[in-house]
Amino acid sequence: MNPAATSSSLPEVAQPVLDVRSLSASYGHVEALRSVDISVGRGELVAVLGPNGAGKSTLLRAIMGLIPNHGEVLFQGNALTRRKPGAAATKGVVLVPEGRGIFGPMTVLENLELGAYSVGRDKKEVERRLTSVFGLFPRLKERFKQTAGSMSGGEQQMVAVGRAMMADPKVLLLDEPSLGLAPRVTGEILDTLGALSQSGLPVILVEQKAPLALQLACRAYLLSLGRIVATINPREVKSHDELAQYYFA
Ligand SMILES: Nc1ncnc2c1ncn2[C@@H]1O[C@H](COP(=O)(O)OP(=O)(O)OP(=O)(O)O)[C@@H](O)[C@H]1O
Repeated sequence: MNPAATSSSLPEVAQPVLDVRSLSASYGHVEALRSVDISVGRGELVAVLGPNGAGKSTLLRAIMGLIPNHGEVLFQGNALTRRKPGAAATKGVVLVPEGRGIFGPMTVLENLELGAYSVGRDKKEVERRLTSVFGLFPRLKERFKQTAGSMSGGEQQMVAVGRAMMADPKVLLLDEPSLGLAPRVTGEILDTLGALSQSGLPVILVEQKAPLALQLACRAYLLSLGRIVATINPREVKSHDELAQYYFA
């Protein structure tokens, strides 16, 4: 880690809801994540930035316990036991994966309902959550009978975020939600994420489009070769060139 690369005046960090400590993960001999520390608190949106292959997706997968890992992930101060798949999800840590992971042949409504599987047969609660998701993304209400696979890329991303919100997340993780999307729809989705974090939901946003993420984030972590090489106060980044120095440090 380059100590000079940490912003001098980072805003006060909120009490962490999710606190990741010394998290490491490997694929065979490839050390993809090396002792990473990040945290997110109530009402915070933090960005994880970095070039291709930096380890951003690996970080999210390791937090979710989807790949073998070492280190600690604390949820509201308590270690998630043994970091097994499902441990984070059970606590309400929900991942919107890269590529969205929606079910194309199923309708928008069916995809959304899948997100609320833990609610069981409580139809009223499912309805309440649906109303809330339709409030976030009115387009999904208009198209609820349409198969998800026939929606545009941006609409499919709305389905993916909407399905995550149906789980009533306590922490939301997103892996490159803007991938392949036009700027207008990207803006719409990122604005929604900003509003969700302002309403209290802690959000960790992995994003290649650094300038967009920095507009929303209260803090940005820069990953390179599996390590955090800088923790940045987005208000202090004056130009994209300035950010590039971290990418190539
Ligand atoms: N299943 C895998 N098997 C072996 N190596 C992998 C696997 N997945 C990722 N890697 C390697 O781990 C490193 C980190 O990959 P990761 O996908 O986490 O990066 P990333 O920052 O998300 O990249 P991108 O922005 O391109 O999605 C890379 O060197 C990658 O080649």
